[in-house]
Amino acid sequence: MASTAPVIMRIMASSIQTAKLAGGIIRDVLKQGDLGIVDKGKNDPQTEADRSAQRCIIASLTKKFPGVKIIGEEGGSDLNVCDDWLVEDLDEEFLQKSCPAEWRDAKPEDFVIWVDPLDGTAEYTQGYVEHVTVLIGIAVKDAAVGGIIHQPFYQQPDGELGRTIWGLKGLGTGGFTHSLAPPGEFIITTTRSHSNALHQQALNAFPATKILKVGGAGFKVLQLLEGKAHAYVFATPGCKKWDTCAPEAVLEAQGGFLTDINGKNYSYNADVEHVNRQGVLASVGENHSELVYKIPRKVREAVGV
Ligand SMILES: Nc1ncnc2c1ncn2[C@@H]1O[C@H](COP(=O)(O)O)[C@@H](O)[C@H]1OP(=O)(O)O
Ligand SMILES: [Mg+2]
Ligand SMILES: [Mg+2]
Ligand SMILES: [Mg+2]
Repeated sequence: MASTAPVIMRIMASSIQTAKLAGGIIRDVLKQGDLGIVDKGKNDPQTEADRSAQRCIIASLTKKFPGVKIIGEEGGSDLNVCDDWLVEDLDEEFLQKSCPAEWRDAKPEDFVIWVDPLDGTAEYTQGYVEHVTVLIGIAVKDAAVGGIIHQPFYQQPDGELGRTIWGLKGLGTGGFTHSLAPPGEFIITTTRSHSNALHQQALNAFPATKILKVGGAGFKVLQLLEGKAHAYVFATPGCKKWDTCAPEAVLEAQGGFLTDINGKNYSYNADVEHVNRQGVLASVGENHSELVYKIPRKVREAVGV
């Protein structure tokens, strides 16, 4: 099965296992205590967990899929890793599923894998570990098609740490229970560490009954999927393609939308600009275009249409 399944199914099944191992590395770095924080820019920390998790993910996926382009947040990594960090196995349960017809013939050169080894780094360094996710996004040509969102610090009912959510357009999602957000309310989830005046202007334009401020693009999209919020608003540049590729694919596989603040999906081919200049707007589905028109024109003009 493993060797005959379509490439996209093998990439997804391998990414599920790889994200779990990366999650273990992230927990280990925290346990050992020295985070090795480096500032990449304003409000843009990197830790030993970001660096090590990226090495594990990119080394494992490069070895398994040598013809596939992989782009990671932390730049060029040393792929010479110990055997313990090389993930060989595929998630067998996922591999049993049938591949949607539209992706069956996609070839290695059609893919770009966008890796955010640790989303929510600021929150990780501040102890908000439940906001942290590992994101592996799978694009085919321009589109975000598949995604893995792994939560290293999610506590399972049996006490075990870690949960892995996946989504593939045309197939569906797994690893969590989908819920609808409460009707009659309008709950927005948004940044807690990258706000500015422009973003605040957009937030003020929504009739929100509650605003949740949490870290990470992955965690905010999980809040939409689990019915904790109706919309995710981030009306300024700051997020990059590795922040949104996996969340977009998972959310859209569940019937939602993740676009820029003009309602347009980003492109995820290997040549795109990494920054998502036009911000992020995500919702569970029914009224996405109405949300787009709530954002003031001057905010839209400031980020560029
Ligand atoms: N100004 C910024 N500089 C660097 N990364 C940003 C910025 N804004 C957002 N991000 C990335 O997008 C994620 C979601 O943003 P926020 O938590 O503010 O809503 C952040 O966790 C961070 O990813 P990462 O933690 O992987 O560096
Ligand atoms: Mg970062
Ligand atoms: Mg990120
Ligand atoms: Mg990151």
